Amino acid sequence: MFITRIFSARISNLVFLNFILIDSKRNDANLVSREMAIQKKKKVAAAAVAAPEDPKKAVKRPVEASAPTPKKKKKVVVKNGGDVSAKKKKVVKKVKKVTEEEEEPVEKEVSKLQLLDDDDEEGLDGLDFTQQEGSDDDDLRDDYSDDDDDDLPIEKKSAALDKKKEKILKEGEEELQLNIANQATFELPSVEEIENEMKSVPNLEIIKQRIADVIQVLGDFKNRRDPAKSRTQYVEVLKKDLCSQYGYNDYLMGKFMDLFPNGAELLEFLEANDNPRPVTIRANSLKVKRRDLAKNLINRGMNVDPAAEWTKVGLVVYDSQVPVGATPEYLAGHYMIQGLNSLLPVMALAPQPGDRVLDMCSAPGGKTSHIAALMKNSGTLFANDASFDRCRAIIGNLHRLGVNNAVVCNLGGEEFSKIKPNGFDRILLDAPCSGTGVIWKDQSVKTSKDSQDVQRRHTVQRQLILSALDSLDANSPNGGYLVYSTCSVLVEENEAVVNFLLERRHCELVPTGLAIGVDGYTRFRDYRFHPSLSMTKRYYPHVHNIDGFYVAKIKKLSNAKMSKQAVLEMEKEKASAKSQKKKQAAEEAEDSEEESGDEEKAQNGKANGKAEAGKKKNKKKGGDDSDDDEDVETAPMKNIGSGARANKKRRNQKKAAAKQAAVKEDDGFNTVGNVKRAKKPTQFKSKVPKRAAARTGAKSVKNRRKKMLAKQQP
Ligand SMILES: C[S@@+](CC[C@H](N)C(=O)[O-])C[C@H]1O[C@@H](n2cnc3c(N)ncnc32)[C@H](O)[C@@H]1O
Repeated sequence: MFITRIFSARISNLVFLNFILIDSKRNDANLVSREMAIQKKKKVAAAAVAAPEDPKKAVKRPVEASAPTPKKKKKVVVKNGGDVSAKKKKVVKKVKKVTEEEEEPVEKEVSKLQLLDDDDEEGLDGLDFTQQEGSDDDDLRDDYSDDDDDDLPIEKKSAALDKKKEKILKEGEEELQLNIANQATFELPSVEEIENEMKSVPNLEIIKQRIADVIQVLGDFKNRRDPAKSRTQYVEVLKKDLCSQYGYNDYLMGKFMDLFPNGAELLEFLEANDNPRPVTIRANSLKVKRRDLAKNLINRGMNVDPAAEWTKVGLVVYDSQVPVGATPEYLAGHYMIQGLNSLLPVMALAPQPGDRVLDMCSAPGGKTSHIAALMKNSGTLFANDASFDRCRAIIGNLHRLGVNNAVVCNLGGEEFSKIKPNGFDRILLDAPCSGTGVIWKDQSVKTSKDSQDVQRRHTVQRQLILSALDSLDANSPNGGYLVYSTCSVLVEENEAVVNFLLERRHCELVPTGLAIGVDGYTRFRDYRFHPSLSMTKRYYPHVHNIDGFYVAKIKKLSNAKMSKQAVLEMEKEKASAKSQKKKQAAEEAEDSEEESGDEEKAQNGKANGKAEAGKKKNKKKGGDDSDDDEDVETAPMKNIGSGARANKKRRNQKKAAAKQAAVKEDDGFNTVGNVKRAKKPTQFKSKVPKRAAARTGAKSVKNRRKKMLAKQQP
């Protein structure tokens, strides 16, 4: 037993030595920027000195945490042999070990709280089960410190280890100084030089260093640039180096450089694309509660925790002794293996029990089954996918998870607007996309995407989003919502598609209701989007430690298949036509009332006989308006039951009276309808009859002509 312990202790010490060596190499390699280098050196130093006292770090980086501090004590124990105080120390250490074991759940709690913390992400990212094994190494080291008595070579190794550590720190410092010195003389190669360099086997260390240098220059361009070189030249060199360092094509790297103009963030994003996200599962609330599932899985040897504060069904799997996709719980449909990002669009959709819901691109059915769970297996859920083969996966998953409110269909999403226009309360369009948010799952994305591919996707996405909106019922009592999502980070597949929809249909963006996420772009390079696009949400692997993702929630406002602008114009036209009609009808009614008023007046006049005529005579003589009012008051319309109509009549009569008064004032008229002809100006009247006058006139003219002709003749 004793020998085994010593042996295992030696192994553990060698592992530790190895780790330091590996870490030193890593340090050398990872000098991306000066700041990063400084931090790393500091981290190594801190880990070496302070980590054993920090239980959180001890869990996350067990090898680092068990730094050599206890070994100094160990030396004392060895020297003092059977010293009583040494024995006491032994007991204390054993008690400490037991309490550490008991405290494990507390550490779990801590790690739960720290789930989205960057440091923790590092720990989770790799899901590196060997790191967990490292904690066993810790235990072994403890055992060794207890029981080791006189093993001098080990003691030497420990001392050597300390020296090594000092050396690493010293080298780090020297390297740092070297980098700083290098910066002053950094010379930017031309793109051609870099291309030539790539033809031979590229030296990744040189490239890495150059990336760091260029990023530094771009960060302080004014002071650090070579005046002979432009910013574009620096950017081009950086792009080339990043492409060869991380294995992307020019197109995609250009897109990412646009998205992350900050060099440090760009590097973080690219690094995150090369690391896996944590394994997460969704508890199927149709069959089990998350708490019960977690208990069952822990009993099976899985290390699980609630995945995040914003989800009640997500669990993160730190490690597992059994395959996560083959436990009895999995086969019984108690959970679905899903990235946390895929919970987000369903949460934004918020389907209600009894709804009519369409999942337009549903295979393999992860989000569909989540929707069914929120609908509590009620209402109707259409699970569609254009790929027949992938539809099989939907059927399998829905069966396993106990979903029984779903209809699986195999159609192009574009068909739905024709088959079932205005037929759904809520629709999820998790669109087919370039997959630029999940590069860690499929590294071929790095080189397979080009502008044509993205353009093709953009076109399909626009067709699908129009079809989805047209399939929604704007008059749905509690719905009319469309959620659009992609696992792409490209603006062309996200904001540009949603903005297109806003321009083409009468709808608006509404808040997603999601607790996390970065606001969508309202302007991006040459693009200018509707301001409400900021209500959409973006997710990045390096920020949220989930797959790159996009979510937008849209409310349909009318079932008309036209743009908001067109709908508004149409409504305006309709309203103005309506008001014109009303006006016309009112005028016609007024005219007819006026006529009937005149008739009634005439009748009244007849009926009232002389008295009425007398009154009129008085008026003519200069009777005042009050008389008119009296007339109105005494008019037969007064007796009509409807007050409104009587009032209208009265108004009309007043108007008629006013007209009459105006007529009176007019010189040409003295009584209504009797035109007083104006006197014609007096003309000269000859006493001679006209015809006779004409004859005489003619004769005299003739005579005068004769006379004149006679005079002219010789
Ligand atoms: C991003 S995946 C959907 C993932 C799914 N929502 C889930 O959570 O499991 C996109 C799906 O769209 C399907 N698809 C591609 N083009 C389509 C189209 N025109 N109509 C309907 N589905 C389509 C693909 O077969 C693919 O399964």
